[in-house]
Amino acid sequence: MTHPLSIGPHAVTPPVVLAPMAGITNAPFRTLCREFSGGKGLFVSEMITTRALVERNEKTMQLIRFDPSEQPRSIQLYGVDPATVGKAVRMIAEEDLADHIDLNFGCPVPKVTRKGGGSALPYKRNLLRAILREAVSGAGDLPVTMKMRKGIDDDHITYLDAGRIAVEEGVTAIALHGRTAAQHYGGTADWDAIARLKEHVPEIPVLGNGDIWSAEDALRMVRETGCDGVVVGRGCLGRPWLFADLVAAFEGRDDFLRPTLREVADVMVRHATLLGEWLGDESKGVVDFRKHVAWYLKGFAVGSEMRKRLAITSSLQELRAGLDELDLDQAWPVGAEGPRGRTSGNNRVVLPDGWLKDPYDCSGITEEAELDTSGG
Ligand SMILES: Cc1cc2nc3c(=O)[nH]c(=O)nc-3n(C[C@H](O)[C@H](O)[C@H](O)COP(=O)(O)O)c2cc1C
Repeated sequence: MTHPLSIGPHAVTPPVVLAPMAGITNAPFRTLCREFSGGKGLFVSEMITTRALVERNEKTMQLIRFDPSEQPRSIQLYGVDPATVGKAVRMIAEEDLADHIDLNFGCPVPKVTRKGGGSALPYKRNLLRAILREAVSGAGDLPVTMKMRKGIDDDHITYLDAGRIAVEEGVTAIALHGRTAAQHYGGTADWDAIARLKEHVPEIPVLGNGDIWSAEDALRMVRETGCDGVVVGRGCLGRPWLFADLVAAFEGRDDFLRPTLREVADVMVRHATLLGEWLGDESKGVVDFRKHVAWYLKGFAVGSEMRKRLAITSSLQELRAGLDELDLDQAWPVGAEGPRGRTSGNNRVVLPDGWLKDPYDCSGITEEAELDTSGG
């Protein structure tokens, strides 16, 4: 049975979701993706540390600012201490800071898992349950979803247990990235795991995540796994218009966008402009935009000197002038869809001492894990 996806009163139709990505899915990028989707879909913030939120850290308060056009407003939280997660969720509900809360149990970066957080956490079943319970009860009417990986590594697979716990604790939907933490972004995502989770928790929507690079991939994932929706991350890097294609595909159209370099350049300038407006400083916006340059230019015939120059611009005028020197009539480089960003392979997951001995013993988890996070 498939479920319609809704976030509180907001139906997410078609069920396409922008994956939370630290340093990427801020309000400007979400706005850009949303413009291409015609307002359809769900666009999740980058992860917000619950400790920093309850302390009203200035940068964190900036990160949770939404554009007025964003409906529903989705915040992803990351926390390891049930009480702090509860406090953060109550703060969001009471102060009307968002319409939806997603909980991150997928982060594989060592500085997070070393403290027992992120993708290490579901291994501790009782801790997971306690966090979900605090979040769901603190959220009141706000829907709480969770996002996780398959487990720590092939010998410590947790997603089916975690999925059952999530249902028992009243989580609204689950997104599964079909990789273990040890895989980071290497290899291919295991879509069979998504199908298995869907069978295991028929009560709530399951969203599939991992290796969707095109609208066709999204439809294929739904067909092959029976999932209720898709979560798309790296496929959108430097390609926010993928959201137009995803909506088209789910609506039965195939008028996919194949922008010329001229059109891509216009999107780049718009992205940098939005970042500047959001940061309140044009130059800061252009500097923050630098990380996106290579993603946007992937596959186009642009020399390495020019790529380097475009990646160090400091003003919109400089960015525009550099782009105008390119051969802007180039057609979309078919095949440029594909991995962007990190693709590291198998890794040892760094865990607190003795973490794997007992899945029910939660001693050793420390709130410090919340203090120092980035990346997913
Ligand atoms: C740069 C980057 C930052 C990420 N940050 C987060 C994050 O803050 N929270 C999270 O749950 N996942 C994060 N992820 C993981 C993605 O949400 C997603 O699960 C992963 O990229 C797999 O999906 P994909 O194959 O569509 O990229 C991040 C991924 C990347 C590449």
